[in-house]
Amino acid sequence: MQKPPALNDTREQITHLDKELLGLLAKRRALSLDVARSKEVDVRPIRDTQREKELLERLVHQGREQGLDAHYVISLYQSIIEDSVLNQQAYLHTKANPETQKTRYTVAYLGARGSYSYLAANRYCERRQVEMQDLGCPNFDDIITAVESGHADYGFLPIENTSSGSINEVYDVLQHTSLSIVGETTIEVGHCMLASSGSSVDNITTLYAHPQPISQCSRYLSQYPHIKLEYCSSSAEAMQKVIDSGSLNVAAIGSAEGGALYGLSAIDKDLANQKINQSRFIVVARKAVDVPSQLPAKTTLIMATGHKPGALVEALLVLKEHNLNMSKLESRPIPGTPWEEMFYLDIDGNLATDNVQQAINELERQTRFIKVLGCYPCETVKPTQLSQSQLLIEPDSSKVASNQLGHNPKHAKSFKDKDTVVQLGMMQIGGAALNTIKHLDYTDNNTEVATQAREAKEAGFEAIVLNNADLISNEQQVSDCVKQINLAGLACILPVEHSVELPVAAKLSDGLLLQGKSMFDAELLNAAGALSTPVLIDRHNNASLEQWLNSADVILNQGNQQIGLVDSGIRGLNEAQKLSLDLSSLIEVKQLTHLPVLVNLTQTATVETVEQQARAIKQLGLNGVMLDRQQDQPQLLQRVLAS
Ligand SMILES: C=C(O[C@@H]1C=C(C(=O)O)C=C[C@H]1O)C(=O)O
Repeated sequence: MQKPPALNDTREQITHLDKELLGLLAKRRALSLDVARSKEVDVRPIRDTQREKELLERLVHQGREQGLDAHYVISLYQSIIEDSVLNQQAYLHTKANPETQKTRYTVAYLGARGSYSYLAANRYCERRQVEMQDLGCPNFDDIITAVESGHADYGFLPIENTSSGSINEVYDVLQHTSLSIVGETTIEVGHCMLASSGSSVDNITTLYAHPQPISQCSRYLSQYPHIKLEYCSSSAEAMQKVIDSGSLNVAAIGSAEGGALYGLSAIDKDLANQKINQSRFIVVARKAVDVPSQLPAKTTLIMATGHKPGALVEALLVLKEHNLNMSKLESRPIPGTPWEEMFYLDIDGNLATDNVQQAINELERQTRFIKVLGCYPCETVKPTQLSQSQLLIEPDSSKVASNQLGHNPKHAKSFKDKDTVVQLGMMQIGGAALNTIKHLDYTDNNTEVATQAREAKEAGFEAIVLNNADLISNEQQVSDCVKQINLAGLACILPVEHSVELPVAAKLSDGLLLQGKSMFDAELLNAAGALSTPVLIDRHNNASLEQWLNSADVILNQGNQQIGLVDSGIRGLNEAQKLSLDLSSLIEVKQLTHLPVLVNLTQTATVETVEQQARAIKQLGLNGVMLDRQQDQPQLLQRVLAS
């Protein structure tokens, strides 16, 4: 194998490339803001899912050409587009509310630096390119007070989590506040076990954490019943307690990012019960905001319905009548009035629109209490997906063709010191000698097969390709036929066109011949790659040299290294034969690959030209020929082999 380049050099190149990638992403972000400016003028919606679909479709196609799979390209671009949409929204929202255009926001949040609320607030300010002055608070009431009194511009309150559901305490403080909801933001909550460096999970006897992370990681924690749980008012307090203890036996639950602020290491990660663990925060301020019509808006309201049966249903029917979708409904007890409930509703809609206004007017008539808590831009960017047919922009061959030449492919001459020799039963393909294989049609007459096989052996052939055998419904008879061929001293090759035939063919024969379109069938190639039976890949008469070699790579990449290439000719202009010998490709392929190359002359040669074609193949240093019954004239092989 070739010596790889020095690790440091390669890493330096990757570092350089990553810097360039970041530069390009920053440029893309800036362009997306220009798009937002145009949309501001034309009053067009920020989100354009049709454009996103077209863009993804094109990128999947272009990615494939460069060997990048569709999954990778799509997930990468879904994050890029989410960032682009949220930046455009933040830009237009700030423009529509000039009082929010500041260089610094004072933000009240739960806990101290490093808590999840701190990370959410930080993300919100970064997106608006505003400096954050942080004001950590010990509880939700203090956050509300800090904003109401003007000590803070904004308050951040966690409202729900994908693992543990709604955060009731926050709903309760919202009942009595004069503040408005002006925004929302969602962050990924990656719970880690954080401890001083040098510690490990086995050492931990005490764990500090906020009740929310403890409930979100219950399954993980049940593995360690001996660990004593100490409840804290925030994740930041939990981290501080670990620092104060100076002990290697205590840990906190928090984010790796937050832990780093305290110099703590993540000694275990991904502790949450749910793989996707996200928290949504609402942002509260003294003054309500306007949401430009181009942005998706949410309106949150609270209401108490009357006591009569069906009161809530009637209220919800009002939303239905105005074609409004309710994305969330929560109920909380009303303090001092047992058994009465306050309902919290999130409606997909802008408070400035007629249908939301009319719905609220009607609800005012029906309910005992109703208050709009705020209207704000919805920050959930549902990723645009491509349909199955959009993903398959090209025939299956694209999957194979995507494995471009030039990425140190396994078929390449430079990949191995020596040429591959395929051991196909008793025959070795790929040595100095010209291998000779004969095509035979399957028959269930064993005596006939035995005779033909003996004759072929005497004429100098080493293997037989047994054509037209029905492997699926005639397995036993095909097996008997193969035995006759082997008994005559010949290897037996079975052609395969479909995945279902593969296991039987592999069991019965010495080697497989993938024919027709099967070289484009990624599923079949991958399955053949998992076998240890030798595989010969027949070049489709429309396939390029690159596609043929890429098919070989798909098999090689799965583990099966016993691969040979068979060329049966390509569609040409010569009408006398069905196919033409592609001599230039044959010369090239021998230079490119260490794999043995055989030529099937059954469709490229007539009885008159077969001897010359066979000689040319020998001259080119190719490894073998396949002939059919007509071409198998007495002494032909001997003449070719002796030449
Ligand atoms: C940038 C645009 O706005 C949004 C973001 C897109 C992107 O980042 O590629 C594409 C379509 C829109 O949803 C645009 O409309 O072109």
